[in-house]
Amino acid sequence: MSMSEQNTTIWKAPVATAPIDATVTIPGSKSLSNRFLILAALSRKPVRIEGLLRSRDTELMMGALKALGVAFQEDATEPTTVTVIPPAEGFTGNTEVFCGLAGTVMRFVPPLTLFAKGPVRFDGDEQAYARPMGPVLEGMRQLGARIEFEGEEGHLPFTVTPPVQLGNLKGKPQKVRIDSSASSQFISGLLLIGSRLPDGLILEHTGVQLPSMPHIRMTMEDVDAAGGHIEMPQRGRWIVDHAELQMAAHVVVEPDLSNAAPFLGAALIASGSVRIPNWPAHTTQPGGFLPHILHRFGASITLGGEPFNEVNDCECFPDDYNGILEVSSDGVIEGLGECDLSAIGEITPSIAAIAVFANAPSVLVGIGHLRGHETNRLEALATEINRVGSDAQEEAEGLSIAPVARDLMHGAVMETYADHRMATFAAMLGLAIDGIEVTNVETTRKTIPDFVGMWNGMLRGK
Ligand SMILES: O=C(O)C1=C[C@@H](OP(=O)(O)O)[C@@H](O)[C@H](O)C1
Ligand SMILES: C=C(OP(=O)(O)O)C(=O)O
Repeated sequence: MSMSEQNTTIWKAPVATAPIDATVTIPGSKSLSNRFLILAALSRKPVRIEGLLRSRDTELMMGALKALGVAFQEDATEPTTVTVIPPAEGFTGNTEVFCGLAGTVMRFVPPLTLFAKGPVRFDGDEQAYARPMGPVLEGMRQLGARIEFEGEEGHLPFTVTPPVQLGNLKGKPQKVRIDSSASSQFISGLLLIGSRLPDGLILEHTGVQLPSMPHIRMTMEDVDAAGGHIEMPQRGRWIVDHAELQMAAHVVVEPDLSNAAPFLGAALIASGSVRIPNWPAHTTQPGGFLPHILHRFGASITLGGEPFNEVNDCECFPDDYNGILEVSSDGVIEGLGECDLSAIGEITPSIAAIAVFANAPSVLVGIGHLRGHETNRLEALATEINRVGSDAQEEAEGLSIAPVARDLMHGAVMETYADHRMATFAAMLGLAIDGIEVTNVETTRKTIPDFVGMWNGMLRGK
């Protein structure tokens, strides 16, 4: 039984009865927040993070780091401003970490325990036991750690015993080879700690596919900004120099652009305009590709009042530019045809929701690894799309969606599988299909503190 089946709450998704005209402020990025928390924990001096996401995944990260001896000071009036105080004496051992269902916690925190003073046990939601963990733990094993699994090999729960001696005493970087086809987070987790290894790290990916490259580039950029140096001389090979990391004393988190996707998609499904403030013209977030995808669907896009430049990826804006992104649509949605989403897999549920209302087929490819996300997202999306009378088929490496007239689709109680993005996906369908009810909409708290409030606010035209 999935967690969402145990939870019987039902939310009636509101139908959009008029074109939308709304400005929506999006909370901080999950991926940047959790990287900043890790890199601050690896620094020597305190780091003040502004715009930190406060949601289940970041609370789990803060809980995990607390267990390892990191302290946090929350601003008295602004909970999204938090000062991280790294442990003066290194990471604590003989402790436990709870990962919930957060990929960034279960893949980024275990590598920190290479430097812990004793064994650390990791556990999570029962649903998290299905998520792949093997390659990052294999990387740690190659660095000298011992891993004991309580259940299935390569899965939570497990205990890490750190190596007695880190480094190979020959003054050469440690070499690690893993297959990261199932998740980019295995690579990111090891890149985040590579600088602290006595001689640095050479990391090689042995598989054929490598999903979510923007997230790996995000890791490289964030480590570099903290005083480290990572090079990728070729795709699938990274050289991390040894360095003492220190983040800037004060950093600001960008809004979560992937979480902007359901709101921007609403402008297409219901017609109208949605504006997102503080949209960075240059970003390592995969959501940076959203304007291009929404343009392909037929939307008009402006950034800071200027037509969004499709060709040169916004080179017309200075590096630190952020302004209002506006997405407008007359409600006519083009099919995407074949569209490779391997780089931006986490946005697939929102893209699929828009594709349901398109006038031609969309074939979303390069996303086989979504079977190891919060739930098997390819199966879940196909099931839920077909449940409302539309037409989707799960493919070996993706999902195809064929057009069905809006009046042939019908209301239903939609399952969300304890997956925040399946809940926002169901809300998107509910804008244009009468009678959609969503189970366990609270699961959106994984990365959005108040999704229902924001959704209703958007429909009120705030
Ligand atoms: O590094 C990150 O912050 C993430 C990487 C991606 O993981 P996968 O490569 O497993 O898809 C993404 O889907 C996830 O939401 C966040
Ligand atoms: C895949 C996702 O999350 P996680 O960080 O738990 O892997 C996601 O948010 O879409």
